[in-house]
Amino acid sequence: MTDSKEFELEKDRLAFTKAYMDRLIASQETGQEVLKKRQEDTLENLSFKDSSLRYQEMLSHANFMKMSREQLESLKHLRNKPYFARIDFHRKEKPEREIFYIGKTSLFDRKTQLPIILDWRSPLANVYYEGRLGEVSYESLGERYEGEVSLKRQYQIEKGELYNFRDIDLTTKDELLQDSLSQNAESRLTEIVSTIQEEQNQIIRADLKKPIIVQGAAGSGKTTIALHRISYFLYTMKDIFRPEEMLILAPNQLFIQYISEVLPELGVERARQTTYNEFVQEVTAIRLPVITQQEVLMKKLEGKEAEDYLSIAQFKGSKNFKRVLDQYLQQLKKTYKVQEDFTLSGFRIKSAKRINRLFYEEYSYFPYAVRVQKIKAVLQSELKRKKKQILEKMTYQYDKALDEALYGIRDPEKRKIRVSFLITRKEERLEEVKKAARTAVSKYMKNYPIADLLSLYQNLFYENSLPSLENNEAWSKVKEVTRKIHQKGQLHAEDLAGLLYLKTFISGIHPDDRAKKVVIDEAQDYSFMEIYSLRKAFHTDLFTIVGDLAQGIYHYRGLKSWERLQDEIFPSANYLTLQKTYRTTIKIMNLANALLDRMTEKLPKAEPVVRHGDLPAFIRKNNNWPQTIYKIIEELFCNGMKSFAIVTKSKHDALQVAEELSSLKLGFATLEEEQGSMGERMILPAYLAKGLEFDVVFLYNDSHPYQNSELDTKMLYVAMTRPLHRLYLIGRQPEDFLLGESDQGRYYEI
Ligand SMILES: Nc1ncnc2c1ncn2[C@@H]1O[C@H](COP(=O)(O)OP(=O)(O)OP(=O)(O)O)[C@@H](O)[C@H]1O
Repeated sequence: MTDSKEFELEKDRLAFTKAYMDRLIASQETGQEVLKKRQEDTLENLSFKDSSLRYQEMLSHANFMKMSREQLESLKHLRNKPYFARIDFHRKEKPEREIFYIGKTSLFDRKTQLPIILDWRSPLANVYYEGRLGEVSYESLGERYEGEVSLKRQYQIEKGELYNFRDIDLTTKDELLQDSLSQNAESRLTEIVSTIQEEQNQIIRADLKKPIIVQGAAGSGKTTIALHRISYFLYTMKDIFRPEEMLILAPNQLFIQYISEVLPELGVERARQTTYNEFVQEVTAIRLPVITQQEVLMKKLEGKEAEDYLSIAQFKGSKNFKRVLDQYLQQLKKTYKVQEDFTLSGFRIKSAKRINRLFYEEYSYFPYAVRVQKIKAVLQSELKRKKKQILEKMTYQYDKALDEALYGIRDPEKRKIRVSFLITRKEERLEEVKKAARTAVSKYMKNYPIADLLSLYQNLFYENSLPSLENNEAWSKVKEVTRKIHQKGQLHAEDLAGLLYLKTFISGIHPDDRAKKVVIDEAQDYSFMEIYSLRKAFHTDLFTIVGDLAQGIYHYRGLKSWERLQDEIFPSANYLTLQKTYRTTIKIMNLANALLDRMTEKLPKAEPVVRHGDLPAFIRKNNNWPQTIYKIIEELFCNGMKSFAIVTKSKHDALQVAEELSSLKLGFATLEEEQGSMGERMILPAYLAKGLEFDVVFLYNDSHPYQNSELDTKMLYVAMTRPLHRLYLIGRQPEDFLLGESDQGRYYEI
């Protein structure tokens, strides 16, 4: 029970913080007169006195610094919930304990510089997340500080009012977490700064200078944590990195929309959020229609002919393709070798040998086209310098010849002819050199190939002379199928990694597109080549890669183990795992966990945070099923459930269920790939539901039962792990959802 005296003190503290914020806001918005008046009023109405924070002094201190509009907006927003926790900390070398309130951003007394609110990302706030009361230590600016935490307190503050607080010790369950998990899903992801768990905190704060790979169970907070890590990263490295230099790669537009509001909530605006395909299309400016991996997946799921696409996707996503591209680049590089010297009117300015040395040795760190540009600049400057020398030399030679004619030829007629000839010739030759100089460099540069990325890439599939690929059947097949796609004016999704890779070596990435830190969500669905091409394009190791191998539905191209990524792309990466899951209930997770046993990866079972909920229910697909779910939805809606999704395996089933439900007017709409926004009642195939969550999920299956295959098991696992509260399975028989004897008791039939 909350002690009432303590509660009053906490209320006073909140009132004080708000009053301070109000004054800060007012000082920005109004003149000094208004400020003075407000200050007198505030002082009259408040009784809280805290000498350690020099409360009086703070309020009477009128000389506030100017804030930016953004800071002001964030301050106003913060006023609703200035902080969410407090720690009482006694640092060893200090005489007494200090109280720190922790919030989303810090607020300092502008005169004393003492913290009124401590930012959750600050080094000291780490102590709050690290779980223990008692002896602790933390690091700040390379120094380690030790001390004792005697109190950790969490607050429930809504719209600027304190409702409750709880002290946490080793035995109390994290009630704030429980509260937050029992809430219903909006159609957006939210920030979780007040309930970040210890294992999550370790990921957020893991060495920022190293890449990090996270394997996390469904619903373990991977997406959320990756975004919090960006916020922490920018806070800690604010002097070095700007948000614009962050690149966040997500699976589709819908997902981007879903996460779009978290970053501003975390104080990160303007980070670039896109899909891999979009990104490569923008960077390369190649906008041909792309046969996406989702289309190929759907073909496969619906039993249509997709084998060609699958096998070539596997090749083009693999390290083998990198080898092909490397060999091809070696060949291309040879075409940059020049044979001719660079001359001006017969005078050699720079030999071909020296020019080639620039290209192949001195500038070898630059992309080919950049090397060519640099050579151009060198030739231009050398030309300028040497042209002057050439003109001087010529002038000297003609003048000398003139002197000789004037003083050496006795016959006046002959002398006149010779002098007149030399004068004209001199003029002509000088003019000739000047004229040639104007075009010499551009003419010479024609010796270099013009790098048209798309043609170069497409030509690769006509290539017969790559040494290690002669008689390689797989490569012959890749060439044949790819040529057909290209001839139709299309690209295959797997071409994009190759294009990005070639572009990196040929022309390089434009500085505006060069990310300094990359976050990849749902990374298990990326091919080796996709991640490798990004790593090469950006020359940075600062990658945060999160995923779940159990959800790898693009198994034919995606990553099969994180070790490979670590061994071959990011040798210095930290590898961490998240095992606890926060999204769904124990009963739903029990059913989903059973699927993990069927997978080859043998991943550990996800451990749900204690929230029991109802058993998942099977609804037999008979004539009455629409009415059954109608009743369920009505009832759950009355009980406060907001978001409902019907998740199918195939697109075909999605259209079918939409049709079957249309007369009931339940408000369900099907969702398309490109769609950037979602409603509260959606019908969507499982691959699109990836990463998303809903209060209530109905898995619907009719024409394509889930088979006991790697792909189907993973697809079903993705689908089953989407609900927060309730799961229903609608189908002809439980076996269509891979439910067997051993699953008895994990679900019931309605
Ligand atoms: N510490 C936490 N406190 C409160 N809620 C949390 C916490 N961690 C995660 N959650 C919630 O759990 C849900 C799942 O999080 P998130 O979507 O980030 O998980 P994920 O690992 O990316 O899931 P998936 O792989 O299934 O897409 C979200 O609603 C998120 O807000």
